[in-house]
Amino acid sequence: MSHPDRAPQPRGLVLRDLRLTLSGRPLLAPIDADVGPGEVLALTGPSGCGKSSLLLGLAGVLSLPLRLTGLATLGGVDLAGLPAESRRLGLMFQDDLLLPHLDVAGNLLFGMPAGGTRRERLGRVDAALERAGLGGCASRRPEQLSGGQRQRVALLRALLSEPRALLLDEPFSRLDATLRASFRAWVWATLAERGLPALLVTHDLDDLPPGARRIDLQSAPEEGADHA
Ligand SMILES: Nc1ncnc2c1ncn2[C@@H]1O[C@H](COP(=O)(O)OP(=O)(O)OP(=O)(O)O)[C@@H](O)[C@H]1O
Repeated sequence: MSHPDRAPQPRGLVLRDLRLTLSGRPLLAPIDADVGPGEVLALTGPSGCGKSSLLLGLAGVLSLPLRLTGLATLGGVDLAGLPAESRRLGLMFQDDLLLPHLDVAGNLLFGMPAGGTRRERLGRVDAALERAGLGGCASRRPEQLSGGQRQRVALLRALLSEPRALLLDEPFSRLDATLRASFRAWVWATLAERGLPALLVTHDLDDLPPGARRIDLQSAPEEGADHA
């Protein structure tokens, strides 16, 4: 039954008063942001300020003494109310976390939701590998890949998992200049086409898609600094 007078749920990622603490001490100034479908919000800031921890907190896998508080909703649903495995976030961290005992195709199939025949699923894996310049790598083990190849496999795994948003931590850092430009253009086009919001941690402003907004994360002010 439809409710025409009910306000539509926001489809993107909404962050309100997010605060990151280390042993109770604030690391970052509070964060408020809206990331609409297909939009990329870049997060920049000095090394150690808390960029990766912020993404881990949103993914639900941050551990003490770090802690993330505040409100984060995706499609109107409070992420804090969902266990990590139900958040449907495509994650890609600096450590690619590929499973060493599975070949590349196995790593990609592992993250894909059930459905379709194995042949159809393998067809999607092959098409994605081809598009990422990794045709012919399907049966290689992660240890037989270069750093840049592993990075692309990890990003493909995130995309093939049919996420509702992507959290990307330095996703292009190991790619050479030529490959980097073409691969990231494909990634941004794919996100726009699928209407997926994304948070991108990067040190390189060239990684941002055209028109992307950026938050330069600021360290939290020292306690009592505003009373000086
Ligand atoms: N398990 C932990 N225990 C204690 N402190 C930690 C732990 N993990 C990270 N930290 C600290 O938390 C802070 C934030 O780390 P984080 O990795 O999120 O920073 P970052 O901005 O992503 O850094 P970089 O740009 O260098 O990757 C750092 O000061 C780091 O030393």
